[in-house]
Amino acid sequence: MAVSSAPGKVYLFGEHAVVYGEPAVPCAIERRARVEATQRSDSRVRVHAQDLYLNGFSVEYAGPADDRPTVATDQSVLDLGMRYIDGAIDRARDLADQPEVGLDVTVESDLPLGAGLGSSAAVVVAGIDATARELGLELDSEEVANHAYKVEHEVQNGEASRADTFCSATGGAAKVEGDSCETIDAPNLPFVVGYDGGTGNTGELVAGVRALREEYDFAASTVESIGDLVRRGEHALDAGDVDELGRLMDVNHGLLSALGVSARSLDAMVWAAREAGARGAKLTGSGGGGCIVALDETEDTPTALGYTPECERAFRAELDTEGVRREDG
Ligand SMILES: Nc1ncnc2c1ncn2[C@@H]1O[C@H](COP(=O)(O)OP(=O)(O)OP(=O)(O)O)[C@@H](O)[C@H]1O
Ligand SMILES: C[C@@](O)(CCO)CC(=O)[O-]
Ligand SMILES: [Mg+2]
Repeated sequence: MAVSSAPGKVYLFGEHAVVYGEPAVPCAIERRARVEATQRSDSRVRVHAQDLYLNGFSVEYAGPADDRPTVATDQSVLDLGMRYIDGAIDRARDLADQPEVGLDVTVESDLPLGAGLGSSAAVVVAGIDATARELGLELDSEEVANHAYKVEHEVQNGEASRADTFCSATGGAAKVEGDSCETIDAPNLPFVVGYDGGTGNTGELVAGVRALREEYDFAASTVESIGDLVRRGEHALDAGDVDELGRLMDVNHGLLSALGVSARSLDAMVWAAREAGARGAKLTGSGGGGCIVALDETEDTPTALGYTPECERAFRAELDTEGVRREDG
């Protein structure tokens, strides 16, 4: 049996624009997904993912005395839930040159699904590492990052950057620009996360930005402006200027809104944080619903978010300097 874990992330700056080669700064946070992989004696693969739920299914009874109903669901619902962990298992089996080997795989996670905290990347990174190790293959974190990126890229129909997977595999704060990924120094920033209880679909949101960018020059310039803002943000990070980081986060949220990826609930949480005195606040990840991230060292923002009807949960998120981690023996 092999068990690996990998962290989720928040974006200080740069999501969406990073897909078009602009720089971004994702930061790993101390919330993880864990994957356990155990080789089987037959060639079946069994995945147990207790955080996944079925959005609609039908049950058929053969007759009144029948206590064993057949449960069916739309295959696309199942595919949607399973595709990242499936992709990770397949890739690790191929890398270990055992494409037909059977496995029992269990996934569990502290990260809300589809909410901008990089749950997909954390599951894929931990899934590749655990499965590969179970099959006798040790990969370093950069190799895991690279293979995990390929899985996300494939699942998201070619619409993915290296940011989430690199950050999850290596930990800490990262600067990602096209194929170039590096870990950068960052102070321990006072991240506060607000979660609306909802989700956004990364693939669809990225496709929406692509369509807008192709149709309107202003959208293409907005993507470039996000890149300019991130370059300013890197200087503020170097200087440890938290006020400037906050101001730039506010602008970044506005630019993401212009690209159509915010939501009423995300805007409400962003404004609640700002009015509580946060240095800055923005949506994080692909948007559409899910999480915002704010900077506040006081308890004012978590408290204000706690009273905001659109916010289901608010919590602090510490920077996690560790990436993918072995959890067995
Ligand atoms: N605990 C889990 N078990 C199995 N699969 C998971 C789990 N958590 C996430 N996933 C997979 O990741 C998908 C969500 O990925 P998606 O990229 O849409 O959101 P995210 O990664 O949470 O947010 P973002 O990419 O915006 O940061 C789920 O539909 C599921 O396929
Ligand atoms: C929206 C996006 O930039 C971040 C999702 O967490 C997509 C990606 O980089 O793959
Ligand atoms: Mg994702």
